Amino acid sequence: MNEYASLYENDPVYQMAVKQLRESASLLGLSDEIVEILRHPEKLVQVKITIRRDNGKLETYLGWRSQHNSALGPYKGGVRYGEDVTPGEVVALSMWMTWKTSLAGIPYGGGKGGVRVNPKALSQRELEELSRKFFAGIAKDVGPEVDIPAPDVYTNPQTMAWYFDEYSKIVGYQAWGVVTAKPVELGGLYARVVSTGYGTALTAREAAKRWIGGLEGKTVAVHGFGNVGMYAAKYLTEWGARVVAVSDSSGYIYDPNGLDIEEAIRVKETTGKVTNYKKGDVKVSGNHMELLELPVDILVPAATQDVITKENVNRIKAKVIAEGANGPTTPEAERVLYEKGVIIVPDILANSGGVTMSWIEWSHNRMGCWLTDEEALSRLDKMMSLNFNRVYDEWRKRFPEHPMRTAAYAIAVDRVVKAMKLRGWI
Ligand SMILES: NC(=O)C1=CN([C@@H]2O[C@H](COP(=O)(O)OP(=O)(O)OC[C@H]3O[C@@H](n4cnc5c(N)ncnc54)[C@H](OP(=O)(O)O)[C@@H]3O)[C@@H](O)[C@H]2O)C=CC1
Ligand SMILES: O=C(O)CCC(=O)C(=O)O
Repeated sequence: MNEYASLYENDPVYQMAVKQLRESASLLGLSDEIVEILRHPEKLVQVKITIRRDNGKLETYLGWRSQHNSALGPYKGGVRYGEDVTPGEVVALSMWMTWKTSLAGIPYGGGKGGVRVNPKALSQRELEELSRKFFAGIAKDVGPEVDIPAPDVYTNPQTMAWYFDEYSKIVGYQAWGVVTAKPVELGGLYARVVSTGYGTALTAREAAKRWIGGLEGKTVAVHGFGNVGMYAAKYLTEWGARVVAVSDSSGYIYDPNGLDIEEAIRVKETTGKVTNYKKGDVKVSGNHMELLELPVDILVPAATQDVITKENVNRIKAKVIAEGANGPTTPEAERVLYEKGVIIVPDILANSGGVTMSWIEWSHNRMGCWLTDEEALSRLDKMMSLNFNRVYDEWRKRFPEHPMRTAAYAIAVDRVVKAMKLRGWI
């Protein structure tokens, strides 16, 4: 195990995931032996991807698919592209997927993929070649009943269309269920596009009701303005909050009177940078990290992991944090925020709208289409509202001395361990 684990176990993001697991295991009374099993993925696949660049040169990239746990069903989770992606990060994200699908009560295990590449440096043709070759590389290890990838950072429905097509060619049939968040024309649901941000907004709304007297008129800052951040900002605005700041990798925009979110989306989609927004009394800064420290009621980290840390935690002013991103808050920072009375809706709950809608899409594909987008979103709304209440009540009843994440982990880890026992794995 040691030699294999050396690929990921020194990675700080992986170590953070293990720390969260250990903390919940000790409260649940799980033995070290079980933690040792749970902290490793069942399988980690590494693939070499060589593509021909538009300039005629060959270039090679590395990609990974981590299959963390399948006790509750086929592995499920996105694939991210990024120049800093590491196997440790991918394994950590796959472990978080195991807890997320378990908590959501959907019949999946946890998986995640990543390719170490700067997608912004590739042309569309190069991206297609990279995506098809990555998927061909992992094709033997995925499948509609085995492992079902989806988008994550810097991948999208077009990437899923390439994956779906490549896999269908390899297996010789139309494998609709091999990926989710496909374009609508290829069996996807529009509701999947908005679902993660919708779910994050929903949990922020529910937390605001219990913690700060509701959403109406409350100020919000959203870190990251991609798939998750954009729709979280849109729904929070529709539901009565005032989104005053949003960011992307180019920096952030801030208007204490409130941003025009439709205009911010238009600017991001047409120019690629939200910092090109010009309306009202807007302040523009090139440092997106400063957004986290603005005087707002609600903060939605929706970019990447490890952004709320012991370095900046004492400058965070929000009273409600809904984690749209995976792993944005380190355990040390979370403890400080808890002591200050901040409620953090943990990632495995706050951003579970995406994978829950993926399950709806996957079932929809297998049954030959049965839901409208409205029905799908209303189903998601019911599932997430119930889940939020269950975690919140469990937290207040059993773990008031700990952050809310503890209650989410208690439910999620317990269900996985029970399934492993029932299957006779442990
Ligand atoms: N998509 C989904 O369904 C789900 C996503 N998540 C999580 O949500 C987060 C965002 O994912 P998603 O919206 O899909 O990704 P996108 O690629 O759509 O958007 C990411 C956003 O974050 C910004 N960003 C990326 N990297 C950094 C960085 N290192 N520092 C600051 N900003 C950065 C991007 O800026 P720019 O646009 O300028 O590049 C962009 O605005 C991730 O943590 C992901 O794992 C969780 C559940 C489901
Ligand atoms: O919809 C999916 O399967 C992917 C979701 C995902 O990657 C995540 O929740 O982090």
